[in-house]
Amino acid sequence: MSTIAAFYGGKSILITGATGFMGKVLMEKLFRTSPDLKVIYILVRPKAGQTLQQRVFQILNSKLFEKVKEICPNVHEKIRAIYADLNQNDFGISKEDMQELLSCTNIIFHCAATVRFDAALRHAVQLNVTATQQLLLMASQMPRLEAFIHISTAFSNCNLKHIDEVIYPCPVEPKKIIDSLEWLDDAIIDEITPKLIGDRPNTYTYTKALGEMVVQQESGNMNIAIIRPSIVGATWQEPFPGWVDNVNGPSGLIIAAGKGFLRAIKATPMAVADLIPVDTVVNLTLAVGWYTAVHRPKSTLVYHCTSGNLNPCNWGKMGFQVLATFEKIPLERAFRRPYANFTTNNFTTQYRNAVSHRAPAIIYDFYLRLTGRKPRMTKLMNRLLRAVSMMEYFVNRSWEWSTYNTEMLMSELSPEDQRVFNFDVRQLNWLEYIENYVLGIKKYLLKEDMAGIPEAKQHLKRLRNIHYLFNTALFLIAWRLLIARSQMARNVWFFIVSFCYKFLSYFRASSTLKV
Ligand SMILES: CCCCCCCCCCCCCCCC(=O)SCCNC(=O)CCNC(=O)[C@H](O)C(C)(C)COP(=O)(O)OP(=O)(O)OC[C@H]1O[C@@H](n2cnc3c(N)ncnc32)[C@H](O)[C@@H]1OP(=O)(O)O
Ligand SMILES: NC(=O)C1=CN([C@@H]2O[C@H](COP(=O)(O)OP(=O)(O)OC[C@H]3O[C@@H](n4cnc5c(N)ncnc54)[C@H](OP(=O)(O)O)[C@@H]3O)[C@@H](O)[C@H]2O)C=CC1
Repeated sequence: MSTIAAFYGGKSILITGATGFMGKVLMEKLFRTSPDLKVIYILVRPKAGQTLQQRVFQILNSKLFEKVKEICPNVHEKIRAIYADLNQNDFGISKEDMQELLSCTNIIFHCAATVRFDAALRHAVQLNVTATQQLLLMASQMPRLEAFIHISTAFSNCNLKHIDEVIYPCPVEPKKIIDSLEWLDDAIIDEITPKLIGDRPNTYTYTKALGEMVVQQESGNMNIAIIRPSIVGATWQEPFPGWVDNVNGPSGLIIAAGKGFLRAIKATPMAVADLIPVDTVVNLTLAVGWYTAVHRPKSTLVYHCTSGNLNPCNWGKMGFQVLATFEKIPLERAFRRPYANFTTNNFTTQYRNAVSHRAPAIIYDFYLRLTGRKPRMTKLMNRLLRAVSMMEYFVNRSWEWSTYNTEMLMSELSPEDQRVFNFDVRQLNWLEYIENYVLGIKKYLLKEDMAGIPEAKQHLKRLRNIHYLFNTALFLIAWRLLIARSQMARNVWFFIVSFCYKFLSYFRASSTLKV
């Protein structure tokens, strides 16, 4: 029997961000391995016209929860969705709900955050810093609390090259930032944001670093741990390979490449692609929850959940494998054939953006206009290129993350726990993982039918023919214009034509002789 699974039995667990990518996988694993847990409280807000109940219903009825429903048929009775908006004071939680949470919670997993790179500083601070502070305040009033696990990111200190499993101080105290945002107006905040974030690339990484400082400052005598995952990707093994349901990080760019929108990217092929499967992050998170509650380390431990130092894969290899998978399993209705050129040169990037991205979009929009439809490709391309530009920072650098605490924890686990809560990324076969990831994007995210693969392949063949035809026509037009203007071009043209004619005559003569 797994010690960790047994530990969560009978427990009341509070999860923030349970409707997010990582939160869903965390809930799924908890129910599957510890079906006898008491309750999972999830803090949820209504969204996109759906009530809390509808959102929970949708999650439980998704493919991800199929296995759970077999193992734990009463799973819906064990989820208690509590209305909460992390942007509000006290999260807008009702008195009764708050009372229940304070008196019953044993473990907290704090996953909620804004992960957008372009979030306004005020919004990012509210979610990633102030909400963390408020949750810690709540946690400090929970008599039965055994552990508080905070999910941060390995990039919270991406301004450093070598990152240890420690909390680094920020130049400005989180409290000072929170206070000043209360009275500064938005225009001034926008102006000072670049100065505040300094050598970090965005408000996300900056506010996640501030969030860690808050955790350290407000930890009191609680048992707290911080997990820092790198770039979280589709599931590796559990509950099945390749599950993913959002376009964050690499997933969006893989789709864009597969659909033929994204043909070139400014990326360093040899830079480490520090991807980590979401189920690996969840396994580590649950193991840390157990260790922190049972062993009660004296200080707040930080755990890096990264792959680069144990089992590195680079962007070149990843891109190659993504394209190789699209050869076998193409996406439906591609705009162009999948192709990805990685370049580190600014000029080449600009050139590629103009020729391979913007020009085809403009031509396609022209075609849409001609056929009486609304043009949309240029707008879509601009958004895509903006998203790509925000990822550039992460695909042109490599970081070294030390993993002493993570390795120490692995050695503390029994062989059974190492199997059930496997976070040993050395066992990951990248080629297999990337293939499953791409397949998962097609099946679970885009919901494309596997039966459509032959038609998708036919479509790519048609695109290839159109491509050849287009290039030939372009070449002939250019050549015709050149001939009309230059004597030299005319000479070359006549030389080629007479050479071909002579060659054909010789070929015909020699074949007649043989007969
Ligand atoms: C051969 C191939 C090799 C591949 C090679 C991969 C390299 C890939 C390296 C990643 C490296 C990250 C490393 C971070 C590690 C963390 O810790 S961060 C956690 C992850 N967070 C993120 O990834 C958030 C990034 N996303 C954002 O910040 C925002 O979505 C953006 C990019 C600023 C766009 O904002 P926006 O214009 O307001 O648009 P938004 O409403 O979010 O989406 C607009 C459209 O863009 C699409 N979109 C959103 N995100 C993306 C995306 N990442 N990509 C493409 N499209 C996207 C949406 O689907 C949407 O389409 P429509 O629904 O409108 O049709
Ligand atoms: N994805 C990645 O590559 C990485 C993620 N991380 C960290 O992992 C954690 C989880 O990330 P991930 O699952 O990918 O993120 P998602 O964006 O998928 O999920 C974010 C979650 O936070 C919730 N949330 C956001 N704002 C509010 C709010 N105002 N009130 C209540 N809930 C809110 C969202 O709820 P709703 O559904 O209502 O929007 C959602 O459940 C984050 O802390 C992130 O920083 C770290 C490294 C990499």
